[in-house]
Amino acid sequence: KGTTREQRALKYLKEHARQGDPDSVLETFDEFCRTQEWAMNAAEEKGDILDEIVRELQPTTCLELGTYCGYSAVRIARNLSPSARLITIEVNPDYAAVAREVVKLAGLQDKIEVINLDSADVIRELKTKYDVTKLDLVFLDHWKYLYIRDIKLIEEEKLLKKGSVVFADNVIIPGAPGYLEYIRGSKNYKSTFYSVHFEYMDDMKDGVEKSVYIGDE
Ligand SMILES: O=c1[nH]cnc2c(O)cc(-c3ccc(F)cc3)c(Cl)c12
Ligand SMILES: [Mg+2]
Repeated sequence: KGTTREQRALKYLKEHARQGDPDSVLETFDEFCRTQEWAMNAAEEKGDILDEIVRELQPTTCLELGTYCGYSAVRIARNLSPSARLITIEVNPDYAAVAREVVKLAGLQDKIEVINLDSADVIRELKTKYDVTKLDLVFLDHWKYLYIRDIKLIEEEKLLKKGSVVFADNVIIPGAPGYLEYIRGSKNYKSTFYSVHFEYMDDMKDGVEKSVYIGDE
């Protein structure tokens, strides 16, 4: 076919979504994944929980690890206050390129910064190079073996404050070995598990974990 699934999804969005309308972009992406080709977006059920977290927390500075095509970046940013922003990190250059187009299509390029680098390298430079003081919301949605590495790095960099929320996708499928016991065993977090359907699969169960930072600043 010459094109990738992600490029076909972008083409569909450009042809069917309303430019500058994040809701339309998300609805159209969900429609594409249900009618044309499955893709690993956070999707409706996980997205609803993410919406709830953002609306309640009203975060100023958000970090997403694992942009993919930008579905959850758009989902987060559409609910952010005018001065709030989202930094989203995607190590795969093809995914990052598609995500930048999806963000533009949604009209959210002023709120979302897509960085095509390794998450650990960016986390180490958030304070010095990306002008970040503290992170109000972290969304872990990249690769299961990196959740624990990166949350420890975020703690080391003292990027969390009391009330910061760490939200993790896929804690059941594909699972995040080590992460759940780490975060649930830590006195610095209060964690809640949500049993949800795996994206676009009404007969498969996944899980997401919401952890509120209560530790030392
Ligand atoms: O790698 C992932 N990063 C972030 N989110 C992901 C997700 O939501 C789902 C999956 C996945 C699981 C099972 C399967 F059969 C195909 C894909 C992956 Cl592999 C990721
Ligand atoms: Mg995921």
